[in-house]
Amino acid sequence: MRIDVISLFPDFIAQCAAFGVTGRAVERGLLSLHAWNPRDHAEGNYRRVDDRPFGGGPGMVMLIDPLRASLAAARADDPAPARVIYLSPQGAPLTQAKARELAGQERLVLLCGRYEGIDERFIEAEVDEELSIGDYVLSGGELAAAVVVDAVARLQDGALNDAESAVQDSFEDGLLDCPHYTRPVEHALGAVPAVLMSGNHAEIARWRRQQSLVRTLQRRPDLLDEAALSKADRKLLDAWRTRQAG
Ligand SMILES: Cc1cccc(C(=O)NCC2(NC(=O)c3cccc4nocc34)CCCC2)c1
Repeated sequence: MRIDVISLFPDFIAQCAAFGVTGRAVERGLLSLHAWNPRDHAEGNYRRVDDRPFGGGPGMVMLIDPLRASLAAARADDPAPARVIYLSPQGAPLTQAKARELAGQERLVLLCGRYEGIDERFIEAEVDEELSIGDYVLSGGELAAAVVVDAVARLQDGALNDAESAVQDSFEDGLLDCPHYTRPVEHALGAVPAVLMSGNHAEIARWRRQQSLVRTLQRRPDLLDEAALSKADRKLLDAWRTRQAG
């Protein structure tokens, strides 16, 4: 998979992708990352990449032409078709389902805004979809691009070892993760739940699933509505509710 990132801070993304699972995916050739800086494609001796907004108001808007030239350079570098994604607060929420969809693409171009955003005409002409990582104010789209890179990198075949894929699997059915414990068994902060020390793997699996279900019910009931629960799952939730009511 190839990802081109168009950003005024290309090192930012390169650094984010240089560590851990993402860095290893690049090393293994599962993912290639290319950064394009609109400033390198800006005309004139001031190499402007932004300008004042028509209609007045504060802030600046990213100019069309440096963005257009950056996208053209990316396409000239590799003719493979690409999905052009603008990371934007106006975008559709990034979900695991969307990450899985993107991970299956041959190539993505991730466009990062700065200032107040980019000229709407570029979005209408060149952007296939807008994606948001959440409803809060950021200084730029680069952190959002780094989130997309991480989420799709770990979904590439061969990117994860068994331990790492455990985390991936835990969310695959759309539930929150169960609590985790490690040494020591006894600690000033408390003991490890006895079931985890029992060696009864069926019971441990039940307990972990029940914990995921209950935590999802308590903290993110919206996820629970979306999750495909089995009959066994509903029994685990009912058993917990009964114990709570008792
Ligand atoms: C709720 C809200 C309303 C209005 C503006 C902003 C805001 O933060 N505007 C600033 C910019 N924000 C983002 O790029 C950005 C922000 C958040 C999530 C994102 N997911 O992808 C890109 C994202 C847009 C141009 C430069 C940075 C946020």
